[in-house]
Amino acid sequence: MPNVLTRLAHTIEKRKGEDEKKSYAAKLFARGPEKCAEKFGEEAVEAIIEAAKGRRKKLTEEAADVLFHLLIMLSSRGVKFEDVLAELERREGKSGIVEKAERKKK
Ligand SMILES: N=c1c2ncn([C@@H]3O[C@H](COP(=O)(O)OP(=O)(O)OP(=O)(O)O)[C@@H](O)[C@H]3O)c2ncn1[C@@H]1O[C@H](COP(=O)(O)O)[C@@H](O)[C@H]1O
Repeated sequence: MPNVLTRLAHTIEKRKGEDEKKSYAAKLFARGPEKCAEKFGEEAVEAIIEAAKGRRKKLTEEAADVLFHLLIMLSSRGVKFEDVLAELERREGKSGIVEKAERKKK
C-alpha cells in the first residue's frame, strides 16, 4: 500500500479541474502555478517560525501544511511526485559511492 504522501499526491492530481467550492486543491490550481508557489512559501515561513520558537506541536502541523502545499506546487507545474522520489533514490545511491570513495582515501 502506498504511503500517505503518495496517496495524497494522487488525490491532489485528481482534483485538477474539479469544483473549486468543493475542493481546496482545485481552488489552488485555479489560482495558477505562481499562486501555488506563493502559498508553499507562506507555509514554509510559518514552519520556520515554529521551528525557531521550538514549538514542536505547531511545527508538526505546519510541516504537514508544507508537504501538502509542496505537492500542490509540484503538480501545478506538471512535476510528478514519483519523479521527486526517484531523484531522492538516485542521490541515496550516489551518497553511498561518495562515502566509499572517502573511506578509500583514508
Ligand atoms: N492535507 C491537506 C491539507 N493541508 C492543509 N490544507 C489546507 O491548506 C490551507 C492552508 O491554510 P491557509 O490559512 O493558508 O488557507 P486559507 O485561509 O484558505 O487561505 P487561502 O488559501 O484562501 O489563501 C487550509 O485551508 C487547510 O485546510 C489542506 N487541504 C487539504 N488536504 C488534503 O488534500 C486532499 C484534497 O483536499 P480537497 O481538494 O479539499 O478535497 C484531502 O484529502 C485533504 O485531506
